[in-house]
Amino acid sequence: MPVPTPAISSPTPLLAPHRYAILVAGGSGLRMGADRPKQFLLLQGEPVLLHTLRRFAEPALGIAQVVVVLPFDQLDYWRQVIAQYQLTTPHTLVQGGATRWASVKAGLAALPPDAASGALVAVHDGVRPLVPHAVIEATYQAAAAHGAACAAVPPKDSVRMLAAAGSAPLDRRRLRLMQTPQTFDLALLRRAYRLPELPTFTDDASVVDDLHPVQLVEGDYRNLKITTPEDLLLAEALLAAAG
Ligand SMILES: Nc1ccn([C@@H]2O[C@H](COP(=O)(O)OP(=O)(O)OP(=O)(O)O)[C@@H](O)[C@H]2O)c(=O)n1
Ligand SMILES: C[C@](O)(CO)[C@H](O)COP(=O)(O)O
Repeated sequence: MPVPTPAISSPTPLLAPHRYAILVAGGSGLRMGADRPKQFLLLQGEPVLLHTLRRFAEPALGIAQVVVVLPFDQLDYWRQVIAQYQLTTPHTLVQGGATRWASVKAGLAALPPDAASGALVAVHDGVRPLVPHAVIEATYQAAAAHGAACAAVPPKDSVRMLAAAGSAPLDRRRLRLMQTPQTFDLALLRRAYRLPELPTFTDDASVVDDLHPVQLVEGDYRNLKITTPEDLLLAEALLAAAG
């Protein structure tokens, strides 16, 4: 359910009307084991989620509305962050759910029900703060052409599948590691998220798979998901190197 946020909740009318984004940041960051959800940990002195939001606020992307999904008990904290960092980027604040799937569904409900035919929505993890502009743009363009387009990268390590007795190698040339943004025709994603949730839904592509083929777009190894403590160190180093 959208949460009233007077200063920041209105979409920017000047931007192109057919691109939307949902930044999911409704998780609690158990694997990080920090004193607060990892989307609020600091990178170069600013919360991870703020970095991510800035990437989507880039005017050249022409995104009409950005929805940020947060845990209910972090909404007030985010409002404090907005004040502290004098954030003026317009976004709609939404309360998340118990799973990523539920949080994306809540984000979708905050987008205009009467969005134009052909409207696109990018779903992005709030904890992937280093996503390059080119990757975001590429998923929007590929989704406009194919209906569904997700960023992915080839594995760098060898991969094995666990079996009853031991394990067996997989051909990594045929594997891809899924990143976000995962970008879709808005009507298609809405249809997919009306289906019941399954335990196999680890990302948005897996939710859409039964309805529509998903195009893979070249992701970027810098677009890491901050999950465990070493990811934060790596993100700091990458940001420092980028100047
Ligand atoms: N109920 C949830 C769970 C996850 N997410 C978001 O989905 C993204 C990917 O999830 P993950 O890395 O697993 O985040 P957490 O669930 O916070 O981490 P953990 O699994 O370690 O608890 C994150 O941006 C996270 O905030 C969400 O919006 N709502
Ligand atoms: C959506 C995702 O980031 C694609 O790699 C990933 O599936 C999220 O998984 P998590 O277990 O919720 O971190």
